[in-house]
Amino acid sequence: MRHPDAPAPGELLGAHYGQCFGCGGDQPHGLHLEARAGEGVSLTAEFTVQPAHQGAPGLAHGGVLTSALDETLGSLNWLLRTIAVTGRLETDFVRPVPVGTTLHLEAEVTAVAGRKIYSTATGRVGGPDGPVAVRAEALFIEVKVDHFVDHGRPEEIQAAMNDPDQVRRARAFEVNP
Ligand SMILES: CCCCCCCCCC(=O)SCCNC(=O)CCNC(=O)[C@H](O)C(C)(C)COP(=O)(O)OP(=O)(O)OC[C@H]1O[C@@H](n2cnc3c(N)ncnc32)[C@H](O)[C@@H]1OP(=O)(O)O
Repeated sequence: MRHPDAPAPGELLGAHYGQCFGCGGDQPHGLHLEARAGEGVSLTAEFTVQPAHQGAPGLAHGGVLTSALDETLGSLNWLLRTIAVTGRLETDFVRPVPVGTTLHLEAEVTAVAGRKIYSTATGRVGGPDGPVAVRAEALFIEVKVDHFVDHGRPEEIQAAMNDPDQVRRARAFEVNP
């Protein structure tokens, strides 16, 4: 399943798109999640909860935690070199996550069946071996790049396609450059 050109274990994946809420460096209130390739089709990621991510006072919003899981799981597609979007994502919230906490995430693909990619992720607090705070099961569905071109707002699609950097242009849509 792991693509031969997938980044080596330990390598940072980097942002796939600067404006991505999950990983982009150009989103001031984004998660700035950093993912690192693991063995097989797995990876680890870190995200530190900022004041802009609160739901209840001093605690991370559940939807933001789900976003961190979604981004981590979505990053697995880069190891498969498959373009896919989230079809289904089920989250268990096991412990509250205070602002300032670094969430240590890990994710892996568990099965691929046709266009369907099944994956699972956990987020731990207090360190990579700390207690589980959130976990998720996901189903991603493989799509053609037309999915983004047909449905994305034209100004962002045009800007991403006109990016002079070929690798950035390809990664915005997670296409193999
Ligand atoms: C650029 C790269 C992105 C980087 C990653 C960033 C991380 C963040 C990832 C995201 O958040 S992506 C954004 C959130 N997701 C979306 O906006 C997707 C919106 N949904 C769709 O566009 C369509 O519903 C979708 C492409 C997912 C499926 O439509 P299709 O018409 O292509 O699929 P189809 O109905 O043919 O179903 C294909 C198979 O998947 C199954 N399936 C589809 N959606 C499902 C679902 N929700 N639950 C369970 N199964 C589902 C479906 O039953 C079927 O199974 P079988 O092959 O066994 O028949």
